[in-house]
Formats: sequence, structure tokens, C-alpha cells
Amino acid sequence: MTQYYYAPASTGNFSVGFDLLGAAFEPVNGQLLGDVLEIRAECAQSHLSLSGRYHHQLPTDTDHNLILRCYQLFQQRLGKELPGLELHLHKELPVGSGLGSSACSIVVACYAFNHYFGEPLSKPDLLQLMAEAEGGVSGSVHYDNVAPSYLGGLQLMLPGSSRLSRALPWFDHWRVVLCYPGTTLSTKAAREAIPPQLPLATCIDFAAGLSRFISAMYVQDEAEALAALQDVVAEPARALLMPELPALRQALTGLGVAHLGISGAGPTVFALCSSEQIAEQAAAYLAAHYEKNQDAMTHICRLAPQGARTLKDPTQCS
Ligand SMILES: Nc1ncnc2c1ncn2[C@@H]1O[C@H](COP(=O)(O)OP(=O)(O)OP(=O)(O)O)[C@@H](O)[C@H]1O
Ligand SMILES: N[C@@H](CCO)C(=O)O
Repeated sequence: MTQYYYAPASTGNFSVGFDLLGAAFEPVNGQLLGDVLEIRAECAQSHLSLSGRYHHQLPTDTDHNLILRCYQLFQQRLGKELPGLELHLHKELPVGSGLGSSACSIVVACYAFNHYFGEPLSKPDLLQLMAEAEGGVSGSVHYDNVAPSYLGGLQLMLPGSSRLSRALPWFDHWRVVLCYPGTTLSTKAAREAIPPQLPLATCIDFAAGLSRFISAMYVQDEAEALAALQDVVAEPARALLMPELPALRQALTGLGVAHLGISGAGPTVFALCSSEQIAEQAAAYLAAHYEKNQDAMTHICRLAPQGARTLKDPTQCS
């Protein structure tokens, strides 16, 4: 019987935690915003077919698709050969968008294989495998998309700890408008824009912003958390890749939006809003002024408390 698996979109960095903070999101209207993988049957040789709004952005040769790459990595990690699988991917996240598209496919694939074969890998081992697979795409291992997409919520990475990451408190009334303009930015190229070394003063500002944000989230001081949201690492370096940002920020601030940041490596932006009403205005503004072609999309989201999972109602996928 076909099994359906889902993993949500994610925003890496969240302005104050370059490579260390990431959040999973879901549209408030109940739509799915993430990739769905079907395991249809076992067969002699693994085979992948594609559908979904953004499948045209993927390599036509499915041997280069991350889903099949993850199946190889999963078998290598187990140290044994597994049966071939007939797989189908519903690609619902645009590639090179800043919504953690490659991470989403990696997470749904690794989660699905582990579930299908009776959970041979522990949660931390699976997360590590996901991060390594993501590192193969972006040029360096970072967990800020795979961890929230796998585990859900707002996740703080804990490098060096066996926990790998920890879910932080959130504000339930916060809404996040995600607007993807329909154009592409390669994560690898956006990472290369960031200088390999930063001045000490920037390092201190970065640590201060992240500490201020995390402590404010724990004590639920909303004004302090919002005031802390300033990107001193990625945004200054990536500003040239996203020249519209200052004008968008000015207009959205006028509408009452609390913060506008780059989602992951861009070009998607996220507008953090303290009410549904402001989020609706922000979504209308971004759809009118930042969407550039028919691939573009804008969603009003809340935090997705659950990450990767089996899907009970497959009629939800396109
Ligand atoms: N299933 C898949 N999903 C996404 N990308 C894939 C997949 N299979 C192969 N790829 C390739 O992986 C690369 C992903 O590039 P990149 O890391 O820039 O995008 P991304 O992960 O979608 O970006 P972001 O995290 O900013 O959304 C592309 O070259 C794409 O063709
Ligand atoms: N932290 C990563 C996320 C990529 O989606 C970056 O900004 O490069």
C-alpha cells in the first residue's frame, strides 16, 4: 500500500542566528507548504517520478535528484543494500528560494526511508544524515533548514552538543508572511558572498543579538525579542543580491509589520507580524510589489509545531 510522507518549508537564520536558528512554517489556511514523497512499492531498481507546482525546476534526470541520493546515503549509513523503491515526489517548494527546498526533499526522504524500514536510525543520527546531505548541496554542513523541517518549531542549533538542536518558545499570535518572488538564488553563491572572516565588533554584535532574542523568547518579552531582530552577518553581505529589501522594509514598517528579514539565502523574504490583520496587509503588499512571475507565491503562515510526518490524507497533495 502506498505510504505518503510530508516535510514543511523552513526559514533558515531568522535574522539573528546565521546557520544557528531556523523555523518551520505552515499556511494558516491549512494548505500544505512542503514536499510530499510517496513510497509506492518495492521493485528491482529504485525509480523516481515527479509532479507538483515546482517539479519543472528540478533536474530532468532523476538520478541527480536528492531523493535518490538520500536513498544511497541511507543505505551507506546502514551498511547494507535495501530493495529498490518506486518513489514519487510532489515538489511543492521552489528550488533556490530560501524556503529550504533542498532540505525539505532531504528531510522527507530520510524520514520516509527510516519510517518505512522500521526506524533503524535514531533521531540524532537521522538529523546528522540530513545535515550531511544538505552540506553536499550548499557547500557546507548547516542544520538550520533540516532541523526545523524534521522536528518542527523554532529550532536553535547546538553545535558540539549531542542534542544537536533545541526547540525555543514562540509567540502563538505571531504570523509570518513568506513571499517568494519567483526568481532563484543559489544557496552556494549566496554563502560565497559572505566574508569568511568578520571583525570582532561584528562577532560581538552577532552574539549580542542572538542572546538578546533567545533570552527574550524564554521570558516572553515580545518587544525585546522584536527589537533584537537585526541581521548583522548575512544581510549586509547579501544586500546586493536583493536590492529591493530597503524599499520593501520601509513600506511594510509603515503598515505595522514588526520585522522584515531574508528567509534563508533568499530571495524569499519573511515579514513578522503581530496580528492576522497586519499579516493580511503585508501579504497583499508583497504580492503586489515583490512577486515577479508566475512561479511566485505569498503565504500567511504560523509556526509549524510538527515537522516531518506521515500524511493521513493524501488528497491534500497536488
Ligand atoms: N528534490 C530536490 N529538491 C531541491 N533541489 C534539488 C532536488 N534534487 C536536486 N536538487 C538540486 O539541488 C540544488 C539545490 O540548490 P540550492 O541549495 O541553491 O537550493 P535550495 O536548497 O532550494 O535553496 P533554499 O534552501 O534557499 O531554498 C539545485 O541544483 C537543484 O537542482
Ligand atoms: N543558513 C543558510 C540557510 C540557507 O537556506 C544560509 O543562510 O546560507
